[in-house]
Amino acid sequence: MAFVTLKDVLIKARAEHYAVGQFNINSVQWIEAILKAAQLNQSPVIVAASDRLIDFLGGFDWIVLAVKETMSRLEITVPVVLHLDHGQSVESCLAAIDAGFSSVMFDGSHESLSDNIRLTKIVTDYAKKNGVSVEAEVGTVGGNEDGLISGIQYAGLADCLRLVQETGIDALAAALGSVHGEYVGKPQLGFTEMAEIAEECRIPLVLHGASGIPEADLTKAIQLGHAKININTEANQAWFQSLKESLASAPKNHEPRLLLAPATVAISDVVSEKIRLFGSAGKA
Ligand SMILES: O=C(CO)COP(=O)(O)O
Ligand SMILES: O=CCC(=O)O
Ligand SMILES: [Zn+2]
Repeated sequence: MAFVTLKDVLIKARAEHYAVGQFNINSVQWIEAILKAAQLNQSPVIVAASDRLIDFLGGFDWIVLAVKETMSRLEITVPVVLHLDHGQSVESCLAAIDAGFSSVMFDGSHESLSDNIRLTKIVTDYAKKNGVSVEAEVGTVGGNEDGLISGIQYAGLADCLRLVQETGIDALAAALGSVHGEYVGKPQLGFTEMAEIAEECRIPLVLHGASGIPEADLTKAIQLGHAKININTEANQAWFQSLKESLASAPKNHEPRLLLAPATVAISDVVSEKIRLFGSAGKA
């Protein structure tokens, strides 16, 4: 089955007030875990590869092949978007499109607004010719480095409007206080700005750094126009916990499959839980 685009799944999600989960892959294990959970819950799903991990994951062509092959082997029938997460350059986005990704994010959040717009537009022009969707970011999602949260920059409405109107993107990541990785303290999401940006920009919003955000805040973000929610850290934590338990319970076992198979189930369980929380179960 072919991949679908963000547009194919997010317009309906936004209209019906649910969100489609983006789940990042960190090895081939994640592909199977995510697809199984989506199929089990009859949910559309966004399988994402972060640009910074492309080489580690085996390269663009290999990722496309691996996801397609896994979909076919597991007889996956739900809609699947294959998305480049945090594309760091125009070149990476074009390479992902050429390899067969159905969606890309150009992350120009560290550029000036005018450069962000200019570079995003190069990506959207190329993507549109190839039937691929594009996400872009305004403001900066924070990061947790050695227990210190830094780098949060809230998106402003005027900048969001310009990026949307001047580039024709399909989804907007407006950074509003979320953080990649673990939170220190309670997340401070800017709900007032969120409501305004969603209303004025009229395209589906994307919430990055959703691991660790309380359920009530996620539900509110969905009600206010978030149709795509990104999860990575919580799935990795579940994988890590399972691996530690496997190592502790059989310290002499050195067979990777025996150590890692339970971790695949742990990832799947997190994905299922998020799918149900986001309201996309049964929406395939
Ligand atoms: O935003 C993300 C991927 O782009 C995921 O963020 P978390 O790792 O905080 O879940
Ligand atoms: O978590 C998402 C982003 C990344 O892994 O680079
Ligand atoms: Zn992100």
